Amino acid sequence: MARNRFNSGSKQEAELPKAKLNKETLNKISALLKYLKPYKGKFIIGFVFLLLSSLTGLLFPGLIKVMLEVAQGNPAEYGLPNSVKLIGIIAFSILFVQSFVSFFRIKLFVEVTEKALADLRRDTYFKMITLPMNFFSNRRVGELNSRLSADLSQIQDTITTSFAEIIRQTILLIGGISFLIYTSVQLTLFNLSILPIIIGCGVFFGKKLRLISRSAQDQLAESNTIVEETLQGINNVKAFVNESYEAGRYDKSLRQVVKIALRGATYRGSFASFIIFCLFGAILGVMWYGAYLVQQGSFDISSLLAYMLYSLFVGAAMGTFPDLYANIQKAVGASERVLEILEEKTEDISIDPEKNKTKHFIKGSLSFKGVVFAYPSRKEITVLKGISFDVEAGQKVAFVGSSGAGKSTIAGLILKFYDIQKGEITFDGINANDLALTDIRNQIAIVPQDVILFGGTILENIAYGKLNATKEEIIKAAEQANAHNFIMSFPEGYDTVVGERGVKLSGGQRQRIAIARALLKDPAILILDEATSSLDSESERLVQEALETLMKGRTSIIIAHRLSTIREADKIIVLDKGKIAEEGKHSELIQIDEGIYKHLSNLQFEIQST
Ligand SMILES: Nc1ncnc2c1ncn2[C@@H]1O[C@H](COP(=O)(O)OP(=O)(O)OP(=O)(O)O)[C@@H](O)[C@H]1O
Repeated sequence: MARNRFNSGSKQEAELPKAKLNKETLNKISALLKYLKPYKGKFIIGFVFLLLSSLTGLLFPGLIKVMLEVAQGNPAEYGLPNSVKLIGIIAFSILFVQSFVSFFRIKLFVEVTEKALADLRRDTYFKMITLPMNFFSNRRVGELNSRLSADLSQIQDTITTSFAEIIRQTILLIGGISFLIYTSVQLTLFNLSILPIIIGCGVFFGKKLRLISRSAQDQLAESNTIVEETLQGINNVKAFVNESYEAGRYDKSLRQVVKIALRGATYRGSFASFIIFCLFGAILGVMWYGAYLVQQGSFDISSLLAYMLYSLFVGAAMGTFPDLYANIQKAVGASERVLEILEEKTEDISIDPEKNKTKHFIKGSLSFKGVVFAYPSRKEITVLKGISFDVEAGQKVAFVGSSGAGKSTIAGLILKFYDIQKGEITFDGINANDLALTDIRNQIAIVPQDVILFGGTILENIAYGKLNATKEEIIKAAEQANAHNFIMSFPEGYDTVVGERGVKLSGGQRQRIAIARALLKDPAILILDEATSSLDSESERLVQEALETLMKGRTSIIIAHRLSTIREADKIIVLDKGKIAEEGKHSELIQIDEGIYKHLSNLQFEIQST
């Protein structure tokens, strides 16, 4: 009953759904057995130890029985010596062997599962990050994360603990019942007649308790969400002076938790008193009936004691089965979800970096020919409706248009994040589908709108653009990106830790790190997704300067939000609702009466001059 903790908040356990156990599901998950294969030898030894420790456990009641018989002056059975002292020594020796074997069994099982699970985790993770973008748009990050943590932990727990327990308890159950029958058929029949009542009540209470425990955990999870939301948006809470409102919201939710937990307590209390009554009642009943049989002369005291010990084994084994079964069901469910990921089709990226090296170098010319595209997650909405444009190698081409026009979508398609439905995208005249995915992505760098830095040092973050870069190369890239000075202003320089647990960099600083990263990658094609939030003028100048250095000599695709930065572009493409509305140089587009570009340009000019 230890699992029914009402306020434990162990949401993870409660959330894992159970799967039906049948031949089909078991067959399916047997695919995961290959992860145990490399450790087969150790697993088998562990398994033999497990059998040994369970079987030796069954010997004790029998040994105790013979020991008592010898003590009473009767001859020893089963070839044991006629000496209490010697039988005691044998019992202790067996106990020693059992403890010794149990130690190694646990050690071996943990080693095998830890290693197998690490392999499985590694494969699942690699599989996950090489899945196409579409997979991620349909799922939440939290959900994917829980596959790696909760689901795989459940599988691990089950293999190390539940699997071993099932084997152990089954041996104890079958062995125990056989010994019970062997010791006294009459008593066993008596015992079995009261068993169904206890089991029936146990199942009823167990179900009720589980339901209540689940709803208490759900409620607790809900109140935890309030805490999470409040802490995440703490500046909003403070700015609106809504502290007391939030505290009230949390308090209300907590009251609900307590209410449900109290309801559970009633069931728990009645269950406990029922179990105490039944358990001791059963022991008392057996003793009573056993004593009666002893009195009649058809049974002796030592056999009654052995009988009691075996029935405790059987009772304990029966009690553990529902939990073990539920655990196995959860593990099967978890395995199915993990397998789902392992069976997904991934992008053509290898885990071996050598195989990902560029095989075909491109100069940087790029064309879209009648490209039609809808996101796989929203097939009904065509985002790009027949887009055609050409970019020559080394040109600077800017895309402008209102929000949602499809600018970022074009950037994503250049990187081949998605497959297009119609038309063709070519690099140096070669269809993108005829180039290796790594050839395309290796030769394109993107400086995104919102630069996310990984937890690690600044040095590592810049090196993300070229993992084998030397420190000199990194510093040179940072200098060209106007980042060196601000990096050196930190006491730890390039070793300053950034990201969630480190120093927070300003938007402009993060962009310059991203520019340094891109410089290090030295791509043929560059995609700049201009930041929407404007930087202060000094920062803007530094970023702009760095961008100019970066763009020199490469094809640059600029997703522009501020038109002032793209006046010099070789071509400006104006997108409107997934189509190209205007195309030309700034000086040409500004001439078009009632043109979108002219309108946008005027708007921005007005905003700037107010
Ligand atoms: N992953 C996605 N799944 C489904 N639809 C998407 C996805 N990303 C974008 N869209 C939709 O595609 C359309 C074009 O979006 P896109 O991001 O390309 O526009 P944008 O011109 O870059 O806008 P902004 O200037 O605001 O960044 C929008 O209607 C958007 O809702």
